[in-house]
Amino acid sequence: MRRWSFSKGHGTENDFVVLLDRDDTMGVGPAEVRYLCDRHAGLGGDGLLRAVRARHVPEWDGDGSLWFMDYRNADGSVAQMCGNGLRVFARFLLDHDLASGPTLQIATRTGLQEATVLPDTRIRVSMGPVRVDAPATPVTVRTGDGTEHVVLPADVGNPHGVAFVDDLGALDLHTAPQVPADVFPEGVNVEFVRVLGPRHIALRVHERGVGETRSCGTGTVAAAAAARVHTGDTTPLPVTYRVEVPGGEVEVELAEDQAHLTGPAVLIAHGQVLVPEEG
Ligand SMILES: N[C@@H](CCC[C@H](N)C(=O)O)C(=O)O
Repeated sequence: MRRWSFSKGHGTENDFVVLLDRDDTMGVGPAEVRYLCDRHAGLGGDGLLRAVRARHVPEWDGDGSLWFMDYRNADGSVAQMCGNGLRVFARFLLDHDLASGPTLQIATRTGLQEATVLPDTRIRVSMGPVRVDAPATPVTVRTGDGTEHVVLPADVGNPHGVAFVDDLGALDLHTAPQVPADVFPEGVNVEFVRVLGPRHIALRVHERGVGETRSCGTGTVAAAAAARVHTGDTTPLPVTYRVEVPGGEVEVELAEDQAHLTGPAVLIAHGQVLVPEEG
């Protein structure tokens, strides 16, 4: 057995196991991620955040002394970005004196992002650009009860499909929504959004590689951008959306070239975990 130090944290109840693997020596593969994120046999988490010096990440070509956020879904798959994870990652770096605030730079698979600590439990992070497509032919997904929903494809570095519904409570998200593979060849995160008022929305989400989660940061950004298109909101950018999720509430700022996400980020435990040797 290997004995690893870990932290556990969450942002609006999207929860993560966090590991410090400074020099990329731990050997954190898909099996280790699945083990640690398992809610019965492991620590439990929607995903895992590994803090590694960027110089050890072949796809990173910027400043190697930065911390790289290596995000994995609970099923062991790699995703390009995680908005709630980015805030929790920033909190982890600060609490462990691995970086100093109030503003810090973090290397990610979607490039360099910035996190700013606010006086309460919240952290504001840059999320890069968000793109919403209005396809010529409607894209539909089918939920567990067989209901079909038209989605707007959106890209926040990772893929999203955003559907607008009247009743969030009626959705069956026990199984992954069936999606057209030609539109989403790498799978997709699907957000179901109810418009509550001007620039005020609520959502439920089914995450690729995880299942239904209590929140998804990139999903809130995708949903806000899609809601702007869906409602025909012509208010000039920048605009701010209030987004309610099952695990709390976040704020999404949309600007021409960059979105920002603000919400809580807390660490709830530090400890040691025994991890079986591979094989
Ligand atoms: N929970 C995350 C998104 C995590 C990645 C996603 N499941 C994917 O596979 O793209 C967030 O807060 O953004």
